[in-house]
Amino acid sequence: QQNEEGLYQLDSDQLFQSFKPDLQTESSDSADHVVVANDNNKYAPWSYRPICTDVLEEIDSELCVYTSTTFAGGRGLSLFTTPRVAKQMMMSSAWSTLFIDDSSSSDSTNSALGPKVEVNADDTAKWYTKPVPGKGMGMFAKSPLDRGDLILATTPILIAFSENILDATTREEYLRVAIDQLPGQTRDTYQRLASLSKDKPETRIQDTAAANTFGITLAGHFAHLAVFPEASRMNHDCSPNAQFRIDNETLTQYVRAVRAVGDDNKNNDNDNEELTIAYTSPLDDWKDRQDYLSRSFGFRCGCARCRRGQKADSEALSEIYNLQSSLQSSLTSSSSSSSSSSSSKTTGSVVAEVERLIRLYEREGLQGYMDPVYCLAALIYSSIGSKRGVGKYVDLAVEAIELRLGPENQDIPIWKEMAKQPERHWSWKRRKAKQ
Ligand SMILES: C[S@@+](CC[C@H](N)C(=O)[O-])C[C@H]1O[C@@H](n2cnc3c(N)ncnc32)[C@H](O)[C@@H]1O
Repeated sequence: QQNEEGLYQLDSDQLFQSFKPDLQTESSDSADHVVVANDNNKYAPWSYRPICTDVLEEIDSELCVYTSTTFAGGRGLSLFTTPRVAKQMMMSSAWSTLFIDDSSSSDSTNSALGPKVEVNADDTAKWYTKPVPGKGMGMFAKSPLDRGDLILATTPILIAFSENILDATTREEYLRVAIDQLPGQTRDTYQRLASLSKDKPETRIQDTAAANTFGITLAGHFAHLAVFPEASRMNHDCSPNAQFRIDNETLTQYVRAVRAVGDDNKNNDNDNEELTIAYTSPLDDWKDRQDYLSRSFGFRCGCARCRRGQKADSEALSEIYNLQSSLQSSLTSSSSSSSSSSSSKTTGSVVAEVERLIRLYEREGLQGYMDPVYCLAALIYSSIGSKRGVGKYVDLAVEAIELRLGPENQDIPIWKEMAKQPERHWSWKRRKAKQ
């Protein structure tokens, strides 16, 4: 999870981990420049000569602008990063598929989320944007959606090293080159995005990045900002009906519905509900959410959870946290230690607690964050020796992990194995003594 100002918080630390790069320090050695000579373009795969800052002491490297106008079928991509990171990105086999074959991605193969999807497809048949009172533009679905339905699968158009080293004027100069070098339509798309400050043309490009950026980690540990312009039109809600994740291999961002999205009966204009994502963890405390959103994105959240006020929101979250910790300790405390209050709970009461926890998540609109709860439920049912309960909740957990973290998540086979042979799991019948 990143906690950078102005970033959607997201967990993609594993980005490009397959390189196992040694990047403790950055070298400004010109051999690191991504300049591959060929007859047609001596900077290939980049479309222009990289333009670089001086070496920045803090990162022991320069930062350079790299643009490919052919990336992802001509959508284009500009990077503002170190030569080392650019080189590693260029050498990635997964990365190169987006230069060569942009038509599909590995998402969803053999997963509950359906067949392969087309990246950067013209998805305007599925959604549209329109002004939302008090929020600028927002995104709406053209027809009702079910949980797991794909809304967007897109590549970024700008990736920039997350730094606080350059002064705003210098940063703006480089980012302006990065945007100017993009293909015309992509550049126009960027320029139409919302900006954090409306009347400051001198910092417009970076203020636009700040309002629309998703945080990603490149080359193992370098925080970068990425702009995915379609998802940028989605406003925040603390009970979001959609969720994004970024595929570490292909840099593709997927946005899917996390619950049924239907007709919004509040309006008489035949619109479906507005599609929303969370810019910060919806499980954070009310005040932390409000502070983060106003500091980083310049708005006060007026979603249903926030509107009911700090006290009611904290009470709901406290009940969630208390149930979670009570259930967790009922798993870890030995069933034979009768002095432990949690182990003295009856089987019926732990089942009631876990079912209550699931209902609370649903009531709070946290359907995108169910995976840890379903995993806990699988363990609780295992602890009372219920094969049926384990099977039901492992299935739900796997689907929820795929939705939030992706079908390649390494925990999935472990949970599937547990469902196959629950008797061999450490949690099996841990509580059986207490009926
Ligand atoms: C990524 S953009 C979202 C789309 C934006 N509304 C637009 O017009 O393009 C982020 C900006 O949208 C606005 N915004 C997003 N969610 C909001 C919300 N729940 N309430 C009010 N404004 C919101 C804020 O101005 C924020 O800086």
